[in-house]
Amino acid sequence: MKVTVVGAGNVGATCADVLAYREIANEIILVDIKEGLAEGKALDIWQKSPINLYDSRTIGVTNDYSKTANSDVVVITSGLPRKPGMSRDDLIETNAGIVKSVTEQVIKYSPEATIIIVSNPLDVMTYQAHITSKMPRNKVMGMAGILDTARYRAFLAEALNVSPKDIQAVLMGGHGDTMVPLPRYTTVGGIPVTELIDKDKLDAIIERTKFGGGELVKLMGTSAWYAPGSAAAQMVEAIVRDQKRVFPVCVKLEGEYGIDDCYLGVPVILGKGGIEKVIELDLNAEEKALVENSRQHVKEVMAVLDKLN
Ligand SMILES: NC(=O)c1ccc[n+]([C@@H]2O[C@H](COP(=O)([O-])OP(=O)(O)OC[C@H]3O[C@@H](n4cnc5c(N)ncnc54)[C@H](O)[C@@H]3O)[C@@H](O)[C@H]2O)c1
Ligand SMILES: O=C(O)C[C@H](O)C(=O)O
Repeated sequence: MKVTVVGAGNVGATCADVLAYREIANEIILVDIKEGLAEGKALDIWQKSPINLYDSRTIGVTNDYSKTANSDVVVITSGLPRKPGMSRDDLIETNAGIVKSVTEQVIKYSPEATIIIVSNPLDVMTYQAHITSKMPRNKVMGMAGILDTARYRAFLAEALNVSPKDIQAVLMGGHGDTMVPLPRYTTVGGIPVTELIDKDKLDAIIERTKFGGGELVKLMGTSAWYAPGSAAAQMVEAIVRDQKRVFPVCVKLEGEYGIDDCYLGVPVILGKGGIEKVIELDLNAEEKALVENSRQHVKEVMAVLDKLN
């Protein structure tokens, strides 16, 4: 399996590292526009192989997409991260141009690849890649839901003093302040979370999750990379190993949840065919209203993108 990661910055390099040490792909091509950066990080990842015991090769290139030819999966992380005081939406103008030009190059050399977008604003950058690539919706998707759900699960594990492995959860909506964690679909070792935690504490965890990205930006002056890079690698793994994993993933909705023509995070089955199925939950009125609020926000940012194209 051959996987390309575009953007050798914090998220892209972390994703390439996880793909290599977990041997998710045997050939990983890391691409960046900055001379030498991808080559250096790829060499460093390769030099770790005798220590961490893996065979996967990571090769870095500066903007040479011919080396990415016939990739099975391409992860696009290229673009600016936000700084304190910014929203993800503030990145739209610069990152739309980057995602558009990168997608054109990717598709030219790997017309059959499945594309995973990471660049922000996530839902709208997925839209950008979809319209640029003209690929079917099952092959162009965005990574955010695994990350947001992981934050929610980690906060719950800490509050309940249980293993994060035992917390299962679903989160829907856009990757922003309007995201929708779903307590009704959250369990701890099979037990509904609402039986184990007070409502006030759960509400506080939901609020912290919604602003989880911003919390890290405030601490570090730039955005997160370990969990995001690992989350993107987990999506790659589900596809290349045809695992049929159930994850929240950003996809173009075409009537599901009564929503048309909007890119939102929803639970899907991820396998060799990319998004093999969108799972429709039977949401209650309160949950539907929260998802609708998120849809409206993403639609507004999609309209900004339409003007840029
Ligand atoms: N979806 C998510 O959940 C999620 C999580 C974390 C970060 N992000 C987003 O991912 C993006 C990358 O974040 P980061 O922390 O890795 O940033 P970074 O600045 O560390 O890395 C970005 C890299 O992209 C490269 N780049 C810029 N233009 C390029 C082009 N045209 N072609 C190839 N490479 C190009 C830069 O040289 C840089 O190395 C940001 O937009 C950030 O907001 C999204
Ligand atoms: O918060 C950001 O800007 C980056 C990313 O979307 C995140 O949630 O970590």
